[in-house]
Amino acid sequence: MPTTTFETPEKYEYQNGFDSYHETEAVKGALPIAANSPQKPPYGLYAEKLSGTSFTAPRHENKQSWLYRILPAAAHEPFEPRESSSFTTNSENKPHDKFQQIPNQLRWDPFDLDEKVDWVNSLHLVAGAGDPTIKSGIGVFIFAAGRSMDEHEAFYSADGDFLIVLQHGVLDIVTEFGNLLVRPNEITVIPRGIRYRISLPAGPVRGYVLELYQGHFRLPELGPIGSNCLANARDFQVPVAAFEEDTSTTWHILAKFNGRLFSAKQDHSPFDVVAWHGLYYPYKYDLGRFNTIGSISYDHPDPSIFTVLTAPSDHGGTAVADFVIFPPRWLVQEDTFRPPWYHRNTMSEFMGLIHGQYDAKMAGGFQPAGASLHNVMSAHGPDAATFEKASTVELTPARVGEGSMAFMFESCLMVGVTDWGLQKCSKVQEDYNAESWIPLRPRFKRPGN
Ligand SMILES: O=C(O)Cc1cc(O)ccc1O
Ligand SMILES: [Fe+2]
Repeated sequence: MPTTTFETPEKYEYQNGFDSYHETEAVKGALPIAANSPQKPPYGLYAEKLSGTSFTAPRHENKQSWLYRILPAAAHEPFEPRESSSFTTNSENKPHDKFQQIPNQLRWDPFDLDEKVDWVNSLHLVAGAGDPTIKSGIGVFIFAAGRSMDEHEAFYSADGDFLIVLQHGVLDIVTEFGNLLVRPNEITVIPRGIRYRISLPAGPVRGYVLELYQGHFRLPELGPIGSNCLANARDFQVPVAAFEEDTSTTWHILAKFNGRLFSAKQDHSPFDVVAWHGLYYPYKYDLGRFNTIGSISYDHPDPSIFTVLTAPSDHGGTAVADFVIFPPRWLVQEDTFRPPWYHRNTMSEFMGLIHGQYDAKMAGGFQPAGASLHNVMSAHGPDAATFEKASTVELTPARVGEGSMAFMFESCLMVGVTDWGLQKCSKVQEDYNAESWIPLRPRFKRPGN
């Protein structure tokens, strides 16, 4: 059974489909017929193109949208630097904020809520690899905000696509493409460049962001699984066009540009897109709709069967980032150690917990709103208590992860941790190894002894 319980309140309307060509108009007749940039677009709107790939990208990767708006995005004053101590999204701007790559397993206690800041200032770079200036790599952020963005502010990132994993609260997101309401157990992707404003209708919010500096997320290949299962394309929801007519208020457009914050003024709302069509747009997905598959015979399969979205590298089958989830499911394998095996992975694994308890660890250590990082070749697996239980338990069909949702950002890149992630957040657990694996005892018995 899908575990989704969400209804869509009236203010929000979506069209369905992943990677579908969508077209939507908030005023009938606002989309030009056939032509993209007629001499006079309907109703005196300006035509504007937003490209998410190079124009010449192969057809199967090409992502562009046409926006029909009251004023073009270009109608603004110059951007000025506007950094503040609460905007910590750059690993390079301060010497002590450089990434540190370390082989230790890391685990963080739940990150604190922060009532004082809005979405933009809530973003803390905790780990990452690569560099947005060469469109290569990823950034992993923790966010915790308690205030809506100012009424006349909009934000975009020129650095990459934001995959937002909400852990607590509700995000009301007004975008150029329409409105999105996101609740815990839902994710949303806001691609590079798209402007949005986040308000918080239900108090403080907290969660995780994976920023993808290169390419875009796709659904994983299904191979022998066939044509359905995992995240089904029709369950991705895309806003329909919605706009406001405001050409008399001062707005601030905030840009994240190479991890730094800039601000520009304009005297009209950026949310003035009356109609749009194309393949480049924000979307959301309810993780409760994921169709989870697994072994019905023996052995623990690779977690790639739980991939919701993948961002491929140039090398087939190797992801710059996979977004993987561990939903409630049945385990039925016979003669099998059912939790994850002990392993060292050439990929790095950053994990978070939205709610509940992750079945590879005993309660307490890995908590909702906390995180862990098992970097390239850092050995890990079930803690000693989980091992003891799973290697002696009677193997009847068992439901795991009830009411729970853990996730992983798995990357082919070695990720570094920022000074905020290692020190300033004060959440690193000093006793992770001591609690988890050091208590493991040899069980080896020579035959005959
Ligand atoms: O380490 C983890 O907890 C994540 C994970 C889960 C799994 O089922 C198999 C491999 C793996 O890395
Ligand atoms: Fe792992």
